[in-house]
Amino acid sequence: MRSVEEHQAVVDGLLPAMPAETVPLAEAHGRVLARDVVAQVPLPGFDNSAMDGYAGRWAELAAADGSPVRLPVAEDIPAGRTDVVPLAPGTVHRIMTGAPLPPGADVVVPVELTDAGTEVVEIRARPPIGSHLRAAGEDIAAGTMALSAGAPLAAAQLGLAAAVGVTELSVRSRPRVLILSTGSELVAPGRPLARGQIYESNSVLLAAAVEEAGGIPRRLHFVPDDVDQFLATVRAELAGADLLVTSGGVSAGAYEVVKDAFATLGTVEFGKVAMQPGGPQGAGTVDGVPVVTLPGNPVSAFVSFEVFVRPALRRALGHASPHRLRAPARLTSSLRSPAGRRQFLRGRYDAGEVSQVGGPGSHLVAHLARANCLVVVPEDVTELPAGAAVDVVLIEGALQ
Ligand SMILES: Nc1nc2c(c(=O)[nH]1)N[C@H]1C(S)=C(S)[C@@H](COP(=O)(O)OP(=O)(O)OC[C@H]3O[C@@H](n4cnc5c(N)ncnc54)[C@H](O)[C@@H]3O)O[C@H]1N2
Ligand code: MOO
Repeated sequence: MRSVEEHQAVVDGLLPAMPAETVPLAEAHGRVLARDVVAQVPLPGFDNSAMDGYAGRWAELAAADGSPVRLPVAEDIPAGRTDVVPLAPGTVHRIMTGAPLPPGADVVVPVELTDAGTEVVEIRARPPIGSHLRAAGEDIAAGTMALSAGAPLAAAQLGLAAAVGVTELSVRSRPRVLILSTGSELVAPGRPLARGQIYESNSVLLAAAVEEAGGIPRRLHFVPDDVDQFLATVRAELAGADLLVTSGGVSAGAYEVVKDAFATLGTVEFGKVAMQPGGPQGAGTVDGVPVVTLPGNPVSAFVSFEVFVRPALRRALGHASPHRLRAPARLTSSLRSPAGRRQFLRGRYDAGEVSQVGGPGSHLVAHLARANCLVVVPEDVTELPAGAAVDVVLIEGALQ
């Protein structure tokens, strides 16, 4: 039996790094940066005011006895003013948030501490020297790294790229992932069910998981447990794909369509991985296209995708951190786990505590939908009391 790490390495090895492409900034959301972005301008770009108020010389803004001072307002500097007028001694400039600080000023007095005068202003209180100033380059200096290759591009990263004047970004191409569910019991949602039939759900689950991992999913119409039909679908659709993910048909039954079909096509190898759920797994290539075969139970398909496919896709996308965030947590109740298997139980994590959501059954998709983490129980642990420390894998958040 393979370990989790061994099968992860096999799946990782199937997926080469995706090539880079250049896209306009607005289309880079959710992508992974392929090349470092160096700031061409500093941020802030110039010394400026953090408040609406008056720029002045600190030493001139208080009388010896602490009473208010009155000073002429020599200039009005709204944000966007581009000429440079130094602050003459004995005067202040009215200044708005984000407007350039006049040379000579060393403090901004917020308008609330004045009488808001436009010709002459009364300064009623003096903040400490240097208050309400934003220094050029204090956020990032020109010529330094703004974003490094491997960064996922979410709102903040795109905002920074725009702030340093970038119009397009080099990102990794998104892998095209085919998804093929198998099972003669499957019926498309929206149609009536006969006894013994179920709605096909894995392809929707896996397509969403592919998208969240950064790939472009394409759901193929599911096929029954019929080797010829399965092979015809695979042969017709495989060209141009970066990965094929199948669900179902890989355990020990009499009609294991995926196992039987790939015995005649490609190099897909099947075996058991020391984990639960997700024991039966397969991986290999067909016509040079990587293939990963996931077990059909919905929770098994989800967990297998999380453990094997997601990190491989993210590594191929050049992600600096291909794995989910993990957190240490205390169990709110005791649990049991099979010996020799790493168990990934569904849980809800909050503030350092985790509660199990449903039992270990890999058909419990409603419980899966309420979970926000997987509770990882190591292979050599069979029992844990309430309060025991465990590791949880946080499964919420597409780009984390
Ligand atoms: N004798 C043994 N039986 C089983 C073993 C074993 O080792 N020996 N392993 C069990 C484990 S663990 C799993 S997981 C499943 C994996 O089986 P398959 O990958 O062959 O999947 P199926 O038999 O096709 O389906 C399992 C289960 O999931 C439902 N399913 C399948 N596809 C979908 C879909 N697209 N949407 C929704 N639900 C789906 C299916 O109806 C079954 O209930 O095998 C165990 N058995
Ligand atoms: O290992 Mo199966 O994947 O439990 O349900």
